[in-house]
Amino acid sequence: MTALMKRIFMASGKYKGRIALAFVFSFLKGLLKNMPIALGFFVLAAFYNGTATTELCIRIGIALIVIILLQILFQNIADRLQSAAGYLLFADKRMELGAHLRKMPMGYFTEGNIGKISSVLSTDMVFIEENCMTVLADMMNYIFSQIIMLAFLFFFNPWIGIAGVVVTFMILLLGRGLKKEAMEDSAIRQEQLGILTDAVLDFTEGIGIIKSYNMLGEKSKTLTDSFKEVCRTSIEFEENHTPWQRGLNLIYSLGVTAVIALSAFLYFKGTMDTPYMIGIMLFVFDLFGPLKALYGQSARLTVMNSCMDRIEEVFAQKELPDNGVRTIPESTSGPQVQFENVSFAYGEKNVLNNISFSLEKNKMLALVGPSGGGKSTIASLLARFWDIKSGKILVRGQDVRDVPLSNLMDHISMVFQRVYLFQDTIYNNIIMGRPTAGRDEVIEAAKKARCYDFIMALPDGFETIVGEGGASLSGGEQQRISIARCILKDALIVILDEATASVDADNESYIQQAISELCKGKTLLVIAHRLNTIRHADKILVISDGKIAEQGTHEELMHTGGIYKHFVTARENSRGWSRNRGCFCQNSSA
Ligand SMILES: Nc1ncnc2c1ncn2[C@@H]1O[C@H](COP(=O)(O)OP(=O)(O)OP(=O)(O)O)[C@@H](O)[C@H]1O
Repeated sequence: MTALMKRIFMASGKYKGRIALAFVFSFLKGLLKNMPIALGFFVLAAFYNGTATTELCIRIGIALIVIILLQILFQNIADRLQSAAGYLLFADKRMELGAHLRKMPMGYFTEGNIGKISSVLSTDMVFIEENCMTVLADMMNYIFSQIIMLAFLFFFNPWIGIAGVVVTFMILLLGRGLKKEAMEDSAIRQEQLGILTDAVLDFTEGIGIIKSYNMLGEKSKTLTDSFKEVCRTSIEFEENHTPWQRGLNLIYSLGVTAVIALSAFLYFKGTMDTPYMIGIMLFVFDLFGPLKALYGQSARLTVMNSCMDRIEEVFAQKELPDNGVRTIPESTSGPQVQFENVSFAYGEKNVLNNISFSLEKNKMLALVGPSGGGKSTIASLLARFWDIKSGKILVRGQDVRDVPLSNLMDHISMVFQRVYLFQDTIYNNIIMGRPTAGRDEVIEAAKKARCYDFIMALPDGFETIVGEGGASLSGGEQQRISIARCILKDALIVILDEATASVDADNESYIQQAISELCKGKTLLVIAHRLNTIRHADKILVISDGKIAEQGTHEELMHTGGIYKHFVTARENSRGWSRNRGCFCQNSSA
């Protein structure tokens, strides 16, 4: 427990002073809480010895009132200091975590960690935020109170003091077992909560697919199983606690009995005076109260501990280094993009080997090839979603690792197949491309992306809030808004993952027009699926098994007569390509 207190205290950064002060006031309050017992004993002793006077009684009465007022005051100050410190501390922690997540490689967000991140940011942080300061202050209180109680016992009689210390040690020993058991259980329970969050996110995000494939029953079962598992682990957590709590209660009772028996023995032996005997009886039933309360908090403490583990685990994930001090030059006579012998692996899995190519200003490079060949990985590496294993990626002659990520992203726009719109107004979704843009520029970008007309047809126009993930707009409309965002950003390099999903003919033609606007005067890296796009590319790289299998223009590759020609000839009547079982194939929907 003290380890947890220390852990939270060490993590409290600039609020350490405030928290320490809150503990001081809690301690003072704890001290005063036991004072009435001491005063009661003095009154008793005075009456017994015949020294009690009206004046003494009035003084003790006034002292009691002062003590109660001070207790209220100290409690108030401690509460204010503690709760504000808890909320301030975790507001900072959330921002710290947000900054940390921004610097994580993209891979971290695709390894089933989304649920964990969500539950760390919500469940874990909220739990600690709401509990830690109160629990910590209570714990300090209980520990101090217990020490004061034992000191009282020694004051009454050293033998009774020793008996109290022995019982306290027995309680602490049993408490260690309780703590160990609870730690393991609460780690499992919090882990299960993370899995549940993942299942809920999966279910809600994929509800469209789930319904269309009639998988409601199957997916609901996964979710229900997850709910049941959380319920089971929570009950187990409580049940595993019960025997330990019962054991502790037994020792408290035996301890109190032992102190009473020993006092009676000493009293009848004549070694203890009556007022002392009565004094002990006054508070003997509260003797181990603070320890009892302390272990009563153990469930909350252990949950807090595993919450801390999970928060620290996310913080411990390695960030993508972002300490570049150079900037991408405004112009260059050389290529805009260069890959020099780039090799890359996802963990142990080798994906790209010795990829080299260059891309000149205002030219279009098309990446084509079988599914899983490594096209998207090449595009992601240019945007530095991951760091490469060996080689170099240069943007205008500058290694992407030597420039700040923000500077790199200022020069790159990305259009993905999967569009994400924020639950915000259409206007705000577009302006995030360049937050300093004026309204006219946003409207202009919307016009160029062919979305102005449908936006104006909506009841609230640009102020229309799009549903979560943009659900209230059609796929094509969402795609065009995301293109407007890129047009507004006006970065010189555009990475475009051409859509393979079939949209209706109107939408498709609008999207193509929007993309043409976006690409005007830009350097393009396109993951190409359409023969039309590929035909017009200045250079085509055929990526297969993580290598460049062929490269050249459409004509050159057709002339060479390799796999590219083989495919084009076989599919020359097709309008587009799609991915299927690791080979180029005709897009049946096109
Ligand atoms: N985040 C990831 N973690 C681990 N492996 C990955 C990850 N992303 C992709 N891969 C693997 O890397 C290889 C290359 O994938 P990539 O998506 O780059 O291929 P691609 O040519 O773009 O395929 P497609 O045309 O199907 O999108 C594949 O074997 C894929 O399974």
